[in-house]
Amino acid sequence: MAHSHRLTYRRKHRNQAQEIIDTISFVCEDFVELRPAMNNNIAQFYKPESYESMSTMCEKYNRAIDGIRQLVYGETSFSLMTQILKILNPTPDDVFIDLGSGVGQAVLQAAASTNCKECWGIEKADIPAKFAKEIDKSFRKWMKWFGKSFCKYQLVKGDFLAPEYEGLIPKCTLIFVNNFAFGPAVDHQLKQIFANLVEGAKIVSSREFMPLNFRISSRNLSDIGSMMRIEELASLRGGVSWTGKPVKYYLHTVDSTAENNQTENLSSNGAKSTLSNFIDDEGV
Ligand SMILES: CC(=O)NCCCCNc1ncnc2c1ncn2[C@@H]1O[C@H](CN(CCCNC(=O)Nc2ccc(C(C)(C)C)cc2)C(C)C)[C@@H](O)[C@H]1O
Repeated sequence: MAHSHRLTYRRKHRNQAQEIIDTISFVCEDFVELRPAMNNNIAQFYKPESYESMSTMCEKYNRAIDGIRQLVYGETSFSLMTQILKILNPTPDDVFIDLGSGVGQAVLQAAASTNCKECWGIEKADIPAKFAKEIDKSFRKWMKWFGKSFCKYQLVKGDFLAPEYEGLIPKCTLIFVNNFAFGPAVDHQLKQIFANLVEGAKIVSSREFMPLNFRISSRNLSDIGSMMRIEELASLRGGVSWTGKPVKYYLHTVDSTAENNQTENLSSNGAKSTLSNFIDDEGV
């Protein structure tokens, strides 16, 4: 009895050890830079039945992975996105979109770590859009391999300012846009698109779409500042740019009551508040 028990025990562990070796072999297929660290052909060096041999192999693999991760400055975006998604806590009513999604890493992170109804990424440049197709396939393969579920998502090639996305962006309720380097022209065009967002929709950006101290005046009623609240997200721990400088992010929430509050001030104090607004706006 003991003998057969030992056999099944060894066979069970052998299978698990073999699965670890298979997984590392698959990763080495995708990441050639890992192979030298794993003595190029992993299977011949390690004995699945020996705990020491397997733990040495796992330590060597983990060290090699850490080495590669340090090279990727996108790590900051990953930890930042993790924290921001935790704050926003998406629900199955939310539709996530990354405007200018590159190879799609932020979309995949949202798809893998939230329960949004669906996640979108729009990328206009050929090369990242082409990589996005490969990464999309690889993501689906790995998620299947580890039996992980993820949101319905789509990485599309196109210009998010183009008319064909006029029906898509207004349906989104969690809009991520790393617009730091967009400039006023693109930001202005995005504000026109954001004017059609639904109540409660959120925009998270690396540059604000309205001043932090926005106050409605008779001259800026049509500005999206009149339909949104803005908060500066505390520059989050770990959220540093590759220069190491803490960086700031902005959470805009579509909130029609924001307009009423401001308008009430205008109407309740009558001319005085209009005049004081006028003075504030003119910055005199
Ligand atoms: C009129 C005019 O000037 N037109 C030209 C400008 C066209 C604008 N339309 C665009 N459409 C589609 N894709 C375009 C267009 N503009 C440029 N991109 C692409 O954005 C990609 C770069 N992306 C990042 C890709 C990875 N995704 C992220 O890093 N997402 C992300 C989002 C938010 C955050 C926080 C929460 C921190 C705010 C963090 C990360 C940003 C910087 C814009 C590049 O691959 C560009 O090709």
